[in-house]
Amino acid sequence: MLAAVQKNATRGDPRSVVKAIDQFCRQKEWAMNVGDEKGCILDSVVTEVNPATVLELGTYCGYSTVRIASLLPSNAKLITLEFNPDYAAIARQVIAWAGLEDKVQLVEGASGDWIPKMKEKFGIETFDLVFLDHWKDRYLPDTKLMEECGLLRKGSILLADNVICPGTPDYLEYIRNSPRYKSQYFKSHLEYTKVEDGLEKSVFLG
Ligand SMILES: Cc1ncnc2c1ncn2[C@@H]1O[C@H](/C=C/CNC(=O)c2cc(-c3ccc(F)cc3)cc(O)c2O)[C@@H](O)[C@H]1O
Ligand SMILES: [Mg+2]
Repeated sequence: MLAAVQKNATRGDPRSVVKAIDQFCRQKEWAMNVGDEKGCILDSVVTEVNPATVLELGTYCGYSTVRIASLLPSNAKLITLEFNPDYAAIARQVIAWAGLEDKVQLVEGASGDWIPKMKEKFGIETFDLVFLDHWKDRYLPDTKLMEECGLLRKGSILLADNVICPGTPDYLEYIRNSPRYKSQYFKSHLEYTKVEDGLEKSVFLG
């Protein structure tokens, strides 16, 4: 995938990096990026929220990191957490090829360890937008942890990938029934396939 980016994408052009990865995943080898179809929904939410602070859980190869960072205002910060060093190494190169290093802070480590340190280590008060795309059984515990750490403010947006496939039943049940969130489901398809999947967008009500 990285070779395809370096071969087919233009340095400093995030959209060409996104296009090169999508082409590679459609033509050569499927990979678990959010993909082009759900990616358009992600883009519209990022544009609508216009966040100053973004947290991404699960960088993987940096595809959604590049999609999000390319839409952020100049002073905005995206912190992305990835605990697999191999994926982190690839993602760093993908983010660099897109020329987005200044907007992105890739932190190697487990979300459960780093969420409690966001304030002291990165001077983050609250996150305007959180994109959840890591292990599906971590969505709920990490959401509760973000609440407990005071990282969500009235109006913070959580956007969760894969709520249908592979599915995040405990997260969906919690977020759709909690009086502290207003949720909306965006029906789509699993990246690069015709299988149903979707994104759940939830506003924290404080
Ligand atoms: C607690 C913690 N802390 C830090 N990094 C963490 C972390 N937990 C995981 N990570 C990191 O994040 C990525 C993991 C992503 C998990 N995503 C999926 O499993 C996934 C799977 C599919 C899929 C659908 C149908 C199939 F048949 C097969 C696969 C589609 C998707 O879109 C997915 O996101 C990966 O880079 C992992 O190292
Ligand atoms: Mg995903």
